[in-house]
Amino acid sequence: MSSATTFATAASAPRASSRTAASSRGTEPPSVSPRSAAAASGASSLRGSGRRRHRCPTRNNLDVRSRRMRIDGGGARSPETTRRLDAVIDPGAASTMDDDAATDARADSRAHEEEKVGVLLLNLGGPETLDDVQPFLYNLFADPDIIRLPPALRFLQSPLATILSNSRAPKSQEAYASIGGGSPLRRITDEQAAALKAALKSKGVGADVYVGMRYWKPFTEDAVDAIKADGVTTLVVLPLYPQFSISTSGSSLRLLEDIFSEDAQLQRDVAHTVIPSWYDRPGYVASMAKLIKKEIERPDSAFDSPDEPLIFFSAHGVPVSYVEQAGDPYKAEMEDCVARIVDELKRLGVRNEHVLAYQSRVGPVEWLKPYTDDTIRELGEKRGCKAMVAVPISFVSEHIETLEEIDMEYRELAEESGITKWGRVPALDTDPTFIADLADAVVDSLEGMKADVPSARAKKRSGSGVSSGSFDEGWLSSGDYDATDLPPVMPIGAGVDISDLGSVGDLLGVGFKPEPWKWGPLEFAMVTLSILLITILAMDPP
Ligand SMILES: C=CC1=C(C)c2cc3[nH]c(cc4nc(cc5[nH]c(cc1n2)c(C)c5CCC(=O)O)C(CCC(=O)O)=C4C)c(C)c3C=C
Ligand SMILES: [Fe+2]
Repeated sequence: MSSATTFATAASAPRASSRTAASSRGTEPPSVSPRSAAAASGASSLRGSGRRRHRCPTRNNLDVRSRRMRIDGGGARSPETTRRLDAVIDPGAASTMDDDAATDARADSRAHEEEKVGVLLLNLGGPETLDDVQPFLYNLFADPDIIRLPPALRFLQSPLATILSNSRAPKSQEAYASIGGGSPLRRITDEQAAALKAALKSKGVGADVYVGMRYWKPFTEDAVDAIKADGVTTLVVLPLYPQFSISTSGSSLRLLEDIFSEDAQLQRDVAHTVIPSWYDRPGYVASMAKLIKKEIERPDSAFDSPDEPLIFFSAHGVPVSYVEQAGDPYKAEMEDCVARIVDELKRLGVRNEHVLAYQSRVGPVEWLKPYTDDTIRELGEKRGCKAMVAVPISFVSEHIETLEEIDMEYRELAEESGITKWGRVPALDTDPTFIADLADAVVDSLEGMKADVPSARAKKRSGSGVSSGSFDEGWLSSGDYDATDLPPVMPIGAGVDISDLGSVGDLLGVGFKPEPWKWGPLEFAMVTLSILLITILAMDPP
């Protein structure tokens, strides 16, 4: 799947200011404009294309601020040093950056340097201590891709985030306390980064691997600063979510797009490509199937025989409106992903029954169904299921929702429902087959950039299913593409260039589509809150 164009090593001019993160910590209320279908068409044309530079869309500054409003909970190290040290996996590379003179000298000589490859792993981030929990939750709820307010109420994003984070913090802290007082996500993601770096090296690709988290340290902005400071010329952006959702990869890519759109140096010096989702990679599918088989065949498992347990795929949910109104491909990708793993299991001789359900819902709106808790109850109480192996499917690392929600809450619920034989497949973490596959994905992507693929295989969702088709850039960039009809499922290796996107939401053909007003509990709360705020603001000081 490629056709040729040239791959010029990114030329480097002397670097401009390499620090942008501090300026991103605004506190302005968010305001996010709807994107046009025409912009969406331009964005979609990126699928399958390789590097596109110097073509950055004009951005709405308020959009940018709203997505980059966050708090970092303080910390002992200076922000500059923290950003560098937090984001760079290669400790050697990090320490050399602390000398500004050396950094500038390196920048000056960079024009003559070879290509320098970087891989940016995007993830959600998690609180490392119990004190981090509330500010982490604030950052999460302040994200318009997580709490999607109607346009008229977007000015309430920040106050609402404050209210929601404060009210959820105690429950959340309790959960984090039960798994040792913090999220292991950063440690595991750093380990994955180090393993990926080594795997790439063994494939002949020298690359630094950076970690950029959306809601906690090391923040995405910090990783980008380190990427600039290191003089990376070619960047592969790899969200650590196998399936695409507006709320996860979409949010991180949107933020990254904003960072690029504000930064001429990045646009000029860093050629980049995105791997939006990769659930259908044979290596990932095979490593998931292998882990499941291993768990049910474990000699000390709770099961009488490997073919006894029901295989219970539990994915993180998203609100139904993401899929049905905004066109999030998450559900379709999840279903396709499970089907592929089940096929692979059959190939390995595993024919157990399976089910897919969605966990971790938050708030009063309807989320993807069936819900994990309801399904466990139904299976145990009404269907006589006695043995179950839980498979966390939307995560590649252990974290709060595997260690607390699945291992504690759902296990207990299963027992109460009569499912007495329980097992849980571990998250992939640094599984060698998985890491090797990620490395292959990066290599494929770099090759795609070299080839500067003008058209590529793409999968287009039609109705409820996912079908394959092909397209060419001309058609997609023609401007008459209907944003409502194409939330594309992205094949890996089809590079997507952030700088070409009207928005990453436009990459999906989704994101900020105007939505019909619906009166629900959230809207009611928002309007009440607005009236309250307006009343308070209108009151004369005593
Ligand atoms: C595919 C993965 C994820 C999707 C989709 C997702 C959507 C989503 N999440 C929330 C709310 C919360 N998520 C929280 C933690 C959390 N979420 C994911 C992954 C997905 N989220 C991960 C990996 C983590 C854990 C990080 C860690 O600390 O280990 C939390 C905080 C924990 C808690 O209080 O329960 C919240 C809240 C929404 C609203 C949403 C979609 C709109
Ligand atoms: Fe979540």
